[in-house]
Amino acid sequence: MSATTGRSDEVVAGAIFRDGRLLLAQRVGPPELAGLWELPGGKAEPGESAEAALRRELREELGVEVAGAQRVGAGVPLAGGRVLRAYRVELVSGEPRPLEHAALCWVDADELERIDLVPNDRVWLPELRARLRD
Ligand SMILES: Nc1nc2c([nH]c(=O)n2[C@H]2C[C@H](O)[C@@H](COP(=O)(O)OP(=O)(O)OP(=O)(O)O)O2)c(=O)[nH]1
Repeated sequence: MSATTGRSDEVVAGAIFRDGRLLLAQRVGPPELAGLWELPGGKAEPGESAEAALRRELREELGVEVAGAQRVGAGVPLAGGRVLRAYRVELVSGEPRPLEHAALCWVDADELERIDLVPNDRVWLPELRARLRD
């Protein structure tokens, strides 16, 4: 993607909070990430906003409708030139189901500390923890 379209080279990851818990999803692959937990999401398409990418990815992966996109923490450069960014999103409708993940879970602040996160996602721990302890 060219520099003029900027933020389309993005992997968006959605943080959904409910009742003092954060939704995590367990990856099925690639082998080095299989079994680890992440914020559900995926690659934005060229020209797609982060909010639209989150709506599309979370519909595909969880079968839910979400709205909003409020940045959480720092961006993480990925191999291949993309940047991984986390966004808080609001659950509008539907109950999340693991349509493309091995499993889903809702964690509180203590469980978030102990769960095996995808290594890149650890950078967001302080902000995620703070939100869970609000
Ligand atoms: N979705 C997601 N991807 C993450 C997180 N942390 C992290 O390092 N990644 C990496 C793993 C992958 O290299 C990349 C996104 O991959 P993905 O498999 O979710 O993307 P996608 O849904 O668009 O999948 P595909 O079409 O390429 O199969 O970002 C995270 O919290 N959520």
